[in-house]
Amino acid sequence: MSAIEPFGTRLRAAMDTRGPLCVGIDPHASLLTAWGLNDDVAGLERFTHTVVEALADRTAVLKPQSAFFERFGSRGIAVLERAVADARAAGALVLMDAKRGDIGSTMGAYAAAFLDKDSPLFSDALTVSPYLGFGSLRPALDAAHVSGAGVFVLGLTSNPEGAEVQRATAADGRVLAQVMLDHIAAENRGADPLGSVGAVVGATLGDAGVDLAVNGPLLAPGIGAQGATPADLPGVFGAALRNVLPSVSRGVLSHGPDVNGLRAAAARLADEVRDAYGQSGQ
Ligand SMILES: O=C(O)c1cc(=O)[nH]c(=O)n1[C@@H]1O[C@H](COP(=O)(O)O)[C@@H](O)[C@H]1O
Repeated sequence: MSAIEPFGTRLRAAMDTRGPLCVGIDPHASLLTAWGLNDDVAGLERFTHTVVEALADRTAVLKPQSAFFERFGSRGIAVLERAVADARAAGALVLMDAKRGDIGSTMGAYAAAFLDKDSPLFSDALTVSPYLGFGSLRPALDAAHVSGAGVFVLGLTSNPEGAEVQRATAADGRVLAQVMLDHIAAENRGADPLGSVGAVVGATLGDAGVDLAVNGPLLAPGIGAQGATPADLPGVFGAALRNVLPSVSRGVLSHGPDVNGLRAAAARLADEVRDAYGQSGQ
């Protein structure tokens, strides 16, 4: 057993030293074209390598979106494996955005793919969907605990369609997203300085309208291309702001292929996040 620190501890340190920002690696076909690359494996590889080179030594978290690699089959996955290894070697935490969710026995296989230290795709954390029931995530939660990794559980997603499921009333009268947040809080109870089970709560929501005191990180996608800005974060997250990890993909990636353009875009956003947090007194 290595003495790797829990994900929550490592994330707190990374957010405090590098600033609270997660940049997504989402190689859309349109971005490859805009960067003057072909929409093929060579283009994918160059794009991904450039983002990692530009940001992995200074950004707290990089979040590759698995779908954009899977679309190229095994060669795309090979690019993803390399990106995970290179980004981690440069000091970034890697959050694999694969949004896995299935019955528990299959969840165990997803955990083996992404949360087992011996897997080629081992990542510092993984996004998962709890909407087959929070308990179905147990194998992933257990695997993450063993390997010092994290799990980010979808709560209230940034897309407008999410509300019909996530804000529905559960059998006991709570909003369904609140049920999931309460489960997350139970997983993180007693963790210090931060639990390793995060929640995903969109920055686009206006006022989340749920109790976000989960003692874990709150991934906030939706900044940039989906219309939210760092200035929206205090309104959405209120007292939980200190644990928020704002996430941006196209809003940074559209500033490539120049490495300095990517760095400047990420730095600007990090400054805006700090300003927003500062103004709210957190
Ligand atoms: O888990 C996520 O990261 C996620 C959750 C969510 O509620 N909304 C959301 O947009 N995402 C992901 O965050 C990224 C957003 O990309 P941009 O809209 O380009 O910043 C995509 O990879 C989405 O899959």
